[in-house]
Amino acid sequence: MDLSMTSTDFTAAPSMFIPAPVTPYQGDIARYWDREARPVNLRLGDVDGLYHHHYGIGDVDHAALGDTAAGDYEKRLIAELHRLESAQAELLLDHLGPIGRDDTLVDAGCGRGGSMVMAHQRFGCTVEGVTLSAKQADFANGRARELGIEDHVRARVCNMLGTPFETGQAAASWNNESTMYVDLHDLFAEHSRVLAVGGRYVTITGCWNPRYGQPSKWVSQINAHFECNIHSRREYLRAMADNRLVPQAVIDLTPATLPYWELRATSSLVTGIEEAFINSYKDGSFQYLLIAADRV
Ligand SMILES: C[S@@+](CC[C@H](N)C(=O)[O-])C[C@H]1O[C@@H](n2cnc3c(N)ncnc32)[C@H](O)[C@@H]1O
Ligand SMILES: CC(C)=CCC/C(C)=C/COP(=O)(O)OP(=O)(O)O
Ligand SMILES: [Mg+2]
Repeated sequence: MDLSMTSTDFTAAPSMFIPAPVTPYQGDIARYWDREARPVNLRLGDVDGLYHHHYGIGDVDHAALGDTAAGDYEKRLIAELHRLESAQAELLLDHLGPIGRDDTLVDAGCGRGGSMVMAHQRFGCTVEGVTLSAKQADFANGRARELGIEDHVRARVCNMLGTPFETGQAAASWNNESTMYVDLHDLFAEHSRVLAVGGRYVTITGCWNPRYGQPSKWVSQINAHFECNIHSRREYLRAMADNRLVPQAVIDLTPATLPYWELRATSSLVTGIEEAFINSYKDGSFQYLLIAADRV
């Protein structure tokens, strides 16, 4: 199957030419993220201008949260959830290896671009992001302009399975909670193509645990909630091995993400999916994983 965009797919749009999604499913996902405006994402992003669509890790700082009865408790809770989400992105960046200012990084499924900004601020490098959503790409590019880093940080509307990047162009690439929307063999074939030999690939993702047997009802609930298709841990390792990506670190972040979910479940920003994450992490059917792999 040809996974790349063709010139006939392009239609005029306000700020760029937007390729139409390749499959009807991708059209659904593009619409989903074009319409998304949940306070749990926007109000957290408003804390410091880094807008994330991923979850948090680390212990809750109860001293920073203060008294639940205090007038500013809600504001502190939002800042704390946001701190944990940014800590997750920092951990991902920690695993990219040594990155220089002249390097290019690729963020596959970049959302509103929070991780891209953090990567540029840390390494001074160029960061290229792709998302199916024109709204998200416009948002990310708008933030880059506001920060004066638009010459280094750019989001475009593009299928991560068929990107316009040159073969071997990227020193490192990642998926932050965006692998559950695509076939893993197709995805890792594209990362493998775009990465330089010796480059690093990192993902943080939720996966179902083969030790549980099959996807649990909680995993099915998460799939239905986000219109995604969570893969098993085994599928990740097999698809990487088939595409010249050799894992250097596999870290189970499940214990580290539970405090985030338990705190989020007490907030006014709940979306209804908190119980499914907490129960599936606790019954062992679902895992929050970081995998860092070398392109060999
Ligand atoms: C849960 S969000 C994660 C966003 C971002 N990585 C972050 O950490 O904030 C999932 C993202 O994957 C993107 N996505 C899903 N399927 C895609 C595809 N085939 N090509 C490009 N992006 C895709 C969505 O558009 C969305 O931006
Ligand atoms: C770990 C798994 C299975 C993730 C699924 C992908 C996803 C929707 C991530 C968070 O996005 P978000 O930040 O927009 O979601 P929410 O609104 O729940 O915070
Ligand atoms: Mg969120």
